[in-house]
Amino acid sequence: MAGTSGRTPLMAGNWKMNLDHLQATHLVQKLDWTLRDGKHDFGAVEVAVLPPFTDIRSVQTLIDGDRLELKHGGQTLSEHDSGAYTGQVSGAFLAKLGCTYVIVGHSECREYLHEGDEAVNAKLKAAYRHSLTPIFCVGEGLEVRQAGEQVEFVLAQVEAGLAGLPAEQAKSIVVAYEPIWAIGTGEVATPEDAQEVCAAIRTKLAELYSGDLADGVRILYGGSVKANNVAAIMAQEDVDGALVGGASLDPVEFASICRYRDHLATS
Ligand SMILES: O=C(CO)COP(=O)(O)O
Repeated sequence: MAGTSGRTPLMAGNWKMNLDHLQATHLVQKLDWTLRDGKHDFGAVEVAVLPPFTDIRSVQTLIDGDRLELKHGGQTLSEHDSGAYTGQVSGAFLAKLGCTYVIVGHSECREYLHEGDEAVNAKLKAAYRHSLTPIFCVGEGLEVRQAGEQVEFVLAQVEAGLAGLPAEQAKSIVVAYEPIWAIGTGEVATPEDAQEVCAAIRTKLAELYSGDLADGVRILYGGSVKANNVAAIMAQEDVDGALVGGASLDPVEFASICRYRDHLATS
């Protein structure tokens, strides 16, 4: 069971390109209020929001001003630190905005922005240069899954992404397994599907670094996670949280996902 492993579960809401900065403030307020109302233990299950860049300053101001226990972060970053890279955002700027996390290698960036494994690797290194914790996304498409090659495909992404990353950095990484066929489709992977790949990722980390390091790394599942399916996914040994898209835009639903232990207690 996640939670008996010593790894603190993380529920991270990837808002994607949704909500302007005013809507962001409302959502964060309502999310915080809902969690507090349920007496959420933020030390036991960490909660993070990952808004669009234009919202981050407002979210930071609210979190800092009201001393909320929510964490926040960005959805991507540049592999460069500064300079003539029109349209890109430096990890240094995210760090200045109090970001804890940054997503790296989301399948939507891999697909629409043509980010390959090399760029993902460079972005992971950039995140560490600015003391940001990457949420490193990997996952196979439908054809790979239908061919039964999901484990080898994902492990190749893991290995390429982590190339040259020292253990002192890799030990704090968060890996998110997001099968592309389950993103935004309502087609959630079965708990066993999630466990199979998450366990293989942990074994790969042990091989690349050490068993101790692999035991400490949090591995999230993402893809159509909702309040009504999260508990079964979180019951898997190697799943330490969720990267939530659509359902994180509804503060009551997302709060319920963060409080998945309540579902266990009542089911
Ligand atoms: O891509 C995702 C999170 O990064 C998953 O999105 P959905 O939860 O909307 O399927």
